[in-house]
Amino acid sequence: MMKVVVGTRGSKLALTQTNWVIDQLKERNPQVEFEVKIIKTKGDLIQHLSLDKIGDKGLFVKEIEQQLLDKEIDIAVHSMKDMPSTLPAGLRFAGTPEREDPRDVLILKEGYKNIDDLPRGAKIGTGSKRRKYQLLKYRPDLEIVPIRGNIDTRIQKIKDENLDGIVLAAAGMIRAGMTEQISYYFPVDLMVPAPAQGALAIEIRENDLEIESLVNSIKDEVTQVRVAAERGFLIGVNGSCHVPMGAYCEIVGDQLKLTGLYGNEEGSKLVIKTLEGSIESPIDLGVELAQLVLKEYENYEG
Ligand SMILES: NCc1[nH]cc(CCC(=O)O)c1CC(=O)O
Repeated sequence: MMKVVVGTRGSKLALTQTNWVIDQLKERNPQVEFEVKIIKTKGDLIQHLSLDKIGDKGLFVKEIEQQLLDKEIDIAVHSMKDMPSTLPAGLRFAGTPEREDPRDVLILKEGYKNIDDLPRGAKIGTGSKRRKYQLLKYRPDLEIVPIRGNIDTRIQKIKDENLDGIVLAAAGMIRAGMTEQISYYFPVDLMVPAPAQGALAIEIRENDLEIESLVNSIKDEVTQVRVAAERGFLIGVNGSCHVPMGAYCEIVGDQLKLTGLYGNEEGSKLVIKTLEGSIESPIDLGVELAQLVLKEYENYEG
């Protein structure tokens, strides 16, 4: 019998996501046995530093990828939105399973219901420039307070730092069984999500055909295409996590409709553009939209 070792970070969200993937795989491959291996990453050890100081997204995945290369694990499960645009030599993504809700949400202090009933100057916690500058575009009066940490830590900060609310991804809350704590779902045109938000990344060894076909048994074609377009935009703008950046793709009829957001660190420039294109070439559409957005960014006059 085949035995597959699945590597993951140890956070509650990472474990929930990994167990979800294993359940999906088991359903279609009942003969396969799975084992979970928890791996501590540099990113986990320096949670107290702000993301701006850490910079590199790769800090959360490097140790896990090394274990894949060393054959200590066979599959790594990550949030796709945390993955850098290129993978180390020898590794690749297998098929992407069905995406969870891609939207951003507000978790609000007792008594508030949505973005519009927050009082003037309300304090909202987020460490993401994408979230910060889109919030301020809609509600310039809000005070944005930088926070980070895992989901539970951030929710605790509403009380500890006397915030009126925080912004999180719907997907993490839903997967962690905390849906009822969500106060408000941002429409995607008010808050363009991060590229691939709500989607999982299943990373494998490039030449591991057996594992590839196992994982592809849970691949979702629609998610695959949408995520490819959104990550095409990420590759095209070549942005760091110091600048606001987002991308969201929908399928409309037989076309892709991709929206991209890109701005500067200070938030004084924020470009949002939408482009439609063929479902056959999602990455090209992402790269093409990135070129258009960057051109507008260069000529930006506020
Ligand atoms: N950056 C941390 C992170 N990475 C993935 C998720 C949630 C799941 C997802 O977005 O797919 C979160 C938390 C958040 O942004 O609220």
